[in-house]
Amino acid sequence: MKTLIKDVTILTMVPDATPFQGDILIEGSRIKQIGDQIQESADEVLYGNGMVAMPGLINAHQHSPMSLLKGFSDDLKLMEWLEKKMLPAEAQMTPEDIYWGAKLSMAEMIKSGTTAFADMYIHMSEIASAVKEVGMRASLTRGLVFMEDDGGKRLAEAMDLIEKWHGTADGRITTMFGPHAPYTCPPDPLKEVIQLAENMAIPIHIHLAETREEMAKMAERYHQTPTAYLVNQGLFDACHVLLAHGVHVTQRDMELLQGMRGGVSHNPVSNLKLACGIAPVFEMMNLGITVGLGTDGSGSATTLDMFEEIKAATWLQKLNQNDPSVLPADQTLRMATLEGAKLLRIEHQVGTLEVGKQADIILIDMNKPHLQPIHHIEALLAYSVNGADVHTTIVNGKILMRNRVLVTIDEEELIEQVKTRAKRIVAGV
Ligand SMILES: CSC[C@H]1O[C@@H](n2cnc3c(O)ncnc32)[C@H](O)[C@@H]1O
Ligand SMILES: [Zn+2]
Repeated sequence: MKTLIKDVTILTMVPDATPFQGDILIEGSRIKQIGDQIQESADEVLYGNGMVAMPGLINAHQHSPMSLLKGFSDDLKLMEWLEKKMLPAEAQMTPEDIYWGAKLSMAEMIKSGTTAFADMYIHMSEIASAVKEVGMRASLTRGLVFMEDDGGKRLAEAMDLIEKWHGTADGRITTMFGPHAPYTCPPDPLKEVIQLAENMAIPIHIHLAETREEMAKMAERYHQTPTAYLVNQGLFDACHVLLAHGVHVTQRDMELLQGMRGGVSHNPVSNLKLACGIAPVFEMMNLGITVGLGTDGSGSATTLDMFEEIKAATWLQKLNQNDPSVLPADQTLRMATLEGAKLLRIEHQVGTLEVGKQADIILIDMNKPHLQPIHHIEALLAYSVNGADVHTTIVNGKILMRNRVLVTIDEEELIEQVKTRAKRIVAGV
């Protein structure tokens, strides 16, 4: 199968490259050629006039089925929200609910330009089946909370996910181990997971230092910051680690993280809405720590539109540093693409538009009043575009949305399913 995108403004996101007008030829799952006036017959030609082609966005931290809980419980502190609302609601979810909730998130992600995501939840084989069917790219993690007594069963489920799904769906699905957070993972089970991850060369995805309450809890329990606690368990010794949040990291913590494999998913909208604080993104980047962007679950963020995260990330750092030159448009767009790909350990496959890479491409329609005139494309993409401006979404060479119509998801059926399921779930809380 060959797809030719003709006469489009191409933003490769390769560092230091500038946008240019040209064509992109996709053959099978990969980018075959990028250039001017490509003369090759194709099965489908997409006319990119007035559009920008850029790498699909990468959501580096998500809990996809939580879209079923979007708008159910807002304006609470994290622990109250989690313990009194989310956990009881999650206890009502069936595996089928998880499947439909994940699909609901995927519909929203595809429609707002996200092509890959990192997900941590329960009943992960349901999510894997949905990802395989829908055609997105995902890094899937069975979340592990060890404060209760069936941690062994959960770890067995994590192993099962990795053994059955890692590298499947034409390489679109990868997996990670998911100890949930420092405050839900005591030293012994955490060390066991780290050992497994190291032996199997599988990365680890974990929440870190999200709230002041977490800092206080870890100080009381272990007399350490959450970051120092993870360092002392050996987390960073041999593993690629995806850290979600990293809001409350001290200067010393950041120095401990320097040189780590992996990096931090910054989730600014969720942090803002739950009043968690402002992550020291600028400082972490200055120390060479990779920082990507995520939404967190839409149970907290209430949106999966990565263009909102891009705006929130740049504005927060400008304000925090009292300097509008901090996190300029191109750097923030890179966080949502190439840096995110590094966090998911898929930067050799996606994150930039380059010949030989997998074709995860979005087309953004700039023929709109709020996107004209075009002085600097990157500035419009970072500060003016929103998810609804995405016209076409391609993953692994396959079109998942064409002219805003989903190709692999029946939107009507999806909405019917999630309405009744969401109502039943929250009725039990
Ligand atoms: C055991 S699966 C993952 C688990 O994480 C919960 N969760 C969702 N958002 C957050 C957050 O911001 N911090 C910590 N934990 C979160 C989710 O409800 C699942 O139970
Ligand atoms: Zn989270």
